[in-house]
Amino acid sequence: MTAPLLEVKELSKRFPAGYRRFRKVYDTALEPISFELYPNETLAFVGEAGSGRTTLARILAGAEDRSSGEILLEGKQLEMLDHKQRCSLIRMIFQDPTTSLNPRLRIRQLLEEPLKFNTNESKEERQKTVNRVLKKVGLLREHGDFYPHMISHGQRQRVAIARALMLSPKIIISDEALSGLDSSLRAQCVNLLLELQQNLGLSYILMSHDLGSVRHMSDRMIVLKRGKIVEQGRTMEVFANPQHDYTKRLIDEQMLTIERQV
Ligand SMILES: Nc1ncnc2c1ncn2[C@@H]1O[C@H](COP(=O)(O)OP(=O)(O)OP(=O)(O)O)[C@@H](O)[C@H]1O
Repeated sequence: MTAPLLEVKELSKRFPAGYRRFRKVYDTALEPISFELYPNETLAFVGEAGSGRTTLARILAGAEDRSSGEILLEGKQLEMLDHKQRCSLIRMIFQDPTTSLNPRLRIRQLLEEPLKFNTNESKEERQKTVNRVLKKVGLLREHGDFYPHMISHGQRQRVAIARALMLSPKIIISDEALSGLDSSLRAQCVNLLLELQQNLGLSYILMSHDLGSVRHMSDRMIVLKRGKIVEQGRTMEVFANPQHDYTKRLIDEQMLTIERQV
C-alpha cells in the first residue's frame, strides 16, 4: 500500500483569548484532528467561516505553531525539516494574489525569490526555471518583466500558483485561492490545477467554501464545524449521501446559490 505523503495526528490549536478571574482562557480553533494525504490526491476541507481551515493551512505550511499533535511529511516530523526541505515538500497559495505578491517586484523577481535556497544554481539556470514555470501556468516569458499591477487578476493568481511551484513541491495547499475569481476565471484555474496535478503528480489540500470546486476537484473531503471533524469520506459519496445535518445544510446552501446564479 502507498505510504501517505502527509500524516496529521491529533492536531489541535488554541488561541489565547485573554483572562477570566485571573486565569488565562483560550479559544479552540481546532479540536484534535487526524487525517492523511496520499500522493496525487486532492483532499478538501469544507465548513462555515471560522471552522478552522485557515488555521490548519497555516500550521501545515509552518506559519503557525500548533498546540498539540504531530505532523509527518514523508514520514519525517515537520520540525525536523529545515525551511528549504519544508518548502520543497509543501507550499501554499493564498486567496488574494493582489496582497500576497509584493507590488515592488517584477513577476520574474517574485518567481526567483523561492529559488534563493538553491545557492549552487547560476543566474541563467534560475531564469530558465522561471521561464519554464511561466509556461506551465499559461503565462508568457514577457509577463516576467511586468509588475503585478500590470497584469489581470486571473494572471496574478497564475503567478501565485507559479510561485508555489518554483521549488517543485509535492503538496500545494490552497487557502480559498479560487474564491476571489469570477466563475469563468475560477473554472480556468481549476483546470490549470488539475492539469498541473496530472503532469507533475501533485497532491492538493483545498480549503474552500466553494463546494462546486470541491466537488469537481477533490477525491476526499473533510467537513469541519468549529474546529471539529463532523464528517469525512470520498467526495462523491459525501455529496450523494451526506450523513451529518451540518453537511446537508452546507450542500443545500450551495445548491441554492447555484440556482440563484442561473
Ligand atoms: N490569530 C488568532 N487569534 C485568535 N483567534 C484566532 C486567530 N486566528 C484564528 N482565530 C480563531 O480561530 C477560529 C478559526 O478561524 P479560521 O480563520 O481558521 O477559520 P476559517 O475556517 O478559515 O474561516 P474563514 O474562512 O472565515 O477565514 C475562529 O474562531 C477565529 O476567530
